[in-house]
Amino acid sequence: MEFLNGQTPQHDLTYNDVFMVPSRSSVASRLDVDLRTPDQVGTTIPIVVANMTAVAGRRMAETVARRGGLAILPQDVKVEALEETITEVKSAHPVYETPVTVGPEEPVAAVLALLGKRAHRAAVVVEDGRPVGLVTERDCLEVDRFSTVADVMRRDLLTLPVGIDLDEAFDVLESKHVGLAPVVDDGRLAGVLTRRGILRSAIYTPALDPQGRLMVGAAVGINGDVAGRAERLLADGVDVIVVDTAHGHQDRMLDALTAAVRARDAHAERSGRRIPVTAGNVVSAEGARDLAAAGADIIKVGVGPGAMCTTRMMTGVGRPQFSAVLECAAAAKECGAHVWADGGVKYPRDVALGLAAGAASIMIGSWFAGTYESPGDLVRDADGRSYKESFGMASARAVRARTKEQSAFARARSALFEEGISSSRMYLDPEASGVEDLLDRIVSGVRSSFTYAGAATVGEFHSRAVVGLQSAAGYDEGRPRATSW
Ligand SMILES: NC(=O)C1=CN([C@@H]2O[C@H](COP(=O)(O)OP(=O)(O)OC[C@H]3O[C@@H](n4cnc5c(N)ncnc54)[C@H](OP(=O)(O)O)[C@@H]3O)[C@@H](O)[C@H]2O)C=CC1
Ligand SMILES: Nc1nc2c(ncn2[C@@H]2O[C@H](COP(=O)(O)O)[C@@H](O)[C@H]2O)c(=O)[nH]1
Ligand SMILES: [K+]
Repeated sequence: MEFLNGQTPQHDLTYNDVFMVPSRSSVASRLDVDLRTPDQVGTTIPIVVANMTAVAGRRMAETVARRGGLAILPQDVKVEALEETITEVKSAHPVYETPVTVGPEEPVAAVLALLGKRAHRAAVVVEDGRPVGLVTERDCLEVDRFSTVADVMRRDLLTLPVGIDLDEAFDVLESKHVGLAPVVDDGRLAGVLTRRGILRSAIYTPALDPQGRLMVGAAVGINGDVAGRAERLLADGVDVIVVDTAHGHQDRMLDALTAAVRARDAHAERSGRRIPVTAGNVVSAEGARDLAAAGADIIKVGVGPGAMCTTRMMTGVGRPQFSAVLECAAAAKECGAHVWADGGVKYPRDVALGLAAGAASIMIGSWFAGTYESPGDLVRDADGRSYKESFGMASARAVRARTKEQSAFARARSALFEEGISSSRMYLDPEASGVEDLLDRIVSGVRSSFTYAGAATVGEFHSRAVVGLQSAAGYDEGRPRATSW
């Protein structure tokens, strides 16, 4: 990356402080852009879902991996629960979506609660593993709440055979005017295909492990038995280990990272596969170098930009994210390591700018909390708008959950150091309520950024991006106006 006209910034920069200018390009089409990440993880789009309890769970992990990204499961979850999630993600189909399933005798009220769990907003009615009907929200309206699924379900079910050619499946759905159909394998439910999902499968390449299963990562903290937890997660088949703490440039982190790297190396010797280790968070070149020297393949960068994060207000510590990523990415590169830009992403432009600053992938938390796939329940406010509740991983709420097994005194002491919001509402965008809708926007924006820069790959974008500095008025000029001035 270079600054426009050789400018040298006089202060640190946020994503809002910068813009990119187009350069002469020989990349003829946005579809010629390859968004595979250079960090050796194997992701085909540069998006990582942040390890936040309100964001990264099973549904988020499988949905994002199916489109080429990766979710990191949070460290606050019991290892047994994490293992269950990893198994579920690994057994999910790389192309067919996982359906919501209900039994015919279940009450309609129960179905309504489940429909918000998946963007396709339908439940397949299953009896002995075989699909026998379909229920959508419309079927559940204006029926008394004691009605059962069998009373309202549609029985004229269109099914598709497993292995059907996706173009053909699209044509079948189109000709029958249906958006979704269960896929059956010898009569048993194998997944669902939607018209949108089929189109997406033509554009995205799933992030798969060497056994062809969807990828998923998991985080470990810096306290407790780091090596033991890392070993279990590696044995379960995680594709990335993230050693994560607020202040990543501390001795305890370096010890934890060393333990995780040792566990990884032992696993590599046994399995023949070297799993990348990510560590953070830092915002200085020195921090990045120390983590790389301790064995991190990827450095997680960002202190304070997160939407749930109060660190800068509480401590005055942090660093505007664009400059933090720029400096850490340059230092990491010298050490043969990579960077993930973590936090503060609200628009596709921020993803593009994080990549321009040198990141291999961009980590997103809160923006994805407001989607069907995040773990929380869908709630409606007084105006009928749908939202999910989110909270920070250093909030009193998260600290209470994380320290559940400690003494009352230790818990009370930990609670003194709150650096995150305990409750926030992340509204679903009615035009983009599923995480895949957000991925579509991000990926189309970023593909376009690349062609403006004349870059066909992330590596080329790193070297070709030309970035200028702008005032608040410059940023404001770029915003669309839904109504007049
Ligand atoms: N990116 C960001 O800006 C931030 C992210 N977070 C996220 O919140 C989650 C919880 O992280 P964390 O609070 O580190 O909890 P952890 O459970 O990972 O523990 C942090 C450990 O580091 C010690 N420590 C020393 N200095 C600090 C410091 N300034 N801030 C925090 N801990 C410190 C703590 O000791 P002791 O408690 O005795 O001081 C404790 O042993 C993580 O997912 C993290 O990424 C949290 C804050 C900022
Ligand atoms: N200081 C805090 N930072 C937090 C907390 N919870 C999460 N985070 C960080 O934010 C990013 C995600 O950023 P977002 O803008 O996409 O939401 C996450 O990866 C953490 O690094 C918190 O409680 N305090
Ligand atoms: K913030």
